[in-house]
Amino acid sequence: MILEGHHQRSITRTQDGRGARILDQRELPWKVKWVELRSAHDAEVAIREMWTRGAPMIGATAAYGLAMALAMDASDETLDAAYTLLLASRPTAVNLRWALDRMMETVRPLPASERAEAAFARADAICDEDVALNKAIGEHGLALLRDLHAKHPDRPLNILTHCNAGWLATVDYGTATAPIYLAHDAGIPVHVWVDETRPRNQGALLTAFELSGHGVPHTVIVDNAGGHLMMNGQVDAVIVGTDRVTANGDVCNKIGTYLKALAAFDNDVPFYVALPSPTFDPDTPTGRDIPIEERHGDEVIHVAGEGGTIRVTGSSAANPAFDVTPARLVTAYITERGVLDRV
Ligand SMILES: CSC[C@H]1O[C@H](OP(=O)(O)O)[C@H](O)[C@@H]1O
Repeated sequence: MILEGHHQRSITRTQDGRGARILDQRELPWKVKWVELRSAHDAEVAIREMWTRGAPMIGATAAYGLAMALAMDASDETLDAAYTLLLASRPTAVNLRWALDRMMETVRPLPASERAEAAFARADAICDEDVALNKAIGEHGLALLRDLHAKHPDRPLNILTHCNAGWLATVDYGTATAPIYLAHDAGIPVHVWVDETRPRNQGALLTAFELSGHGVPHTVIVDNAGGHLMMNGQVDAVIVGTDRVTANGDVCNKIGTYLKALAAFDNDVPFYVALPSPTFDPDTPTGRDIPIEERHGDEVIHVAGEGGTIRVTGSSAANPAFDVTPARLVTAYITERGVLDRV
């Protein structure tokens, strides 16, 4: 059950403490379906098939997946096999490796008898940290939105966002949506243009669901409408999430983000990227070095709707799931440390 009007934790331990409970986001907004993961294999499938998605959520799910593997068998062989399996589930969000590496730091030095409990505790801590980081992003972003609204106090602040970087993509609050939730709760009138975000429609299906639940005014638009709205002065700022920011500040995010950044740059609309520090990858020099996930073309030629999917063409399709926005197009990064010109 979703607590109407509230963001909430999108991953928790199961009641017996030996599994993880997530929402099957493929069913949203039509059905609120919580599912229990019981193994590293379950977690890998849930990540790869996007039952759950979003960079921090991918990391959190993998962390519990490693703990579940150790609950069954805490040997080095199982530990290494689970790490390899989970790391290969999706290539682009750096949070996956970040979370798995921190799990390994915790459990590798321990005797087998202590590993499972320590692993679940570290996975819990990764989730708690994500919530705190995102709330801090929200607070810094709130100050930014308050300043932006002061420029047009006579009307709502119009924010455009792409994909879903909300509480469904994180453990809670979201990254790009955290400032929006806090601004709304603080009484600042905001309106959100929600890119539907083809082909998986994370915006139309998930961000719209979140904003509706929180009572935030919003309008779903086709991905190609953003530039038109910006050119007509209908967008005060763009805020997006990210799956990886490289050492030079390049931003990898859902496919289509780069085009939004180009339109924002051309229309002098500030373009903000919200990220917690685990999404920053100093070991990858530039955006050209990021592995871009190529998902199956069937996701493009089928459209998911209430009651199933329909096929829109018999032709084959290409389906790069992410693109890279050069740092030069980013106005600022909204982080838990503040709004920064560079991360
Ligand atoms: C806060 S991370 C959200 C980020 O993840 C999404 O990708 P996907 O839905 O494929 O996991 C998208 O890039 C969002 O901006």
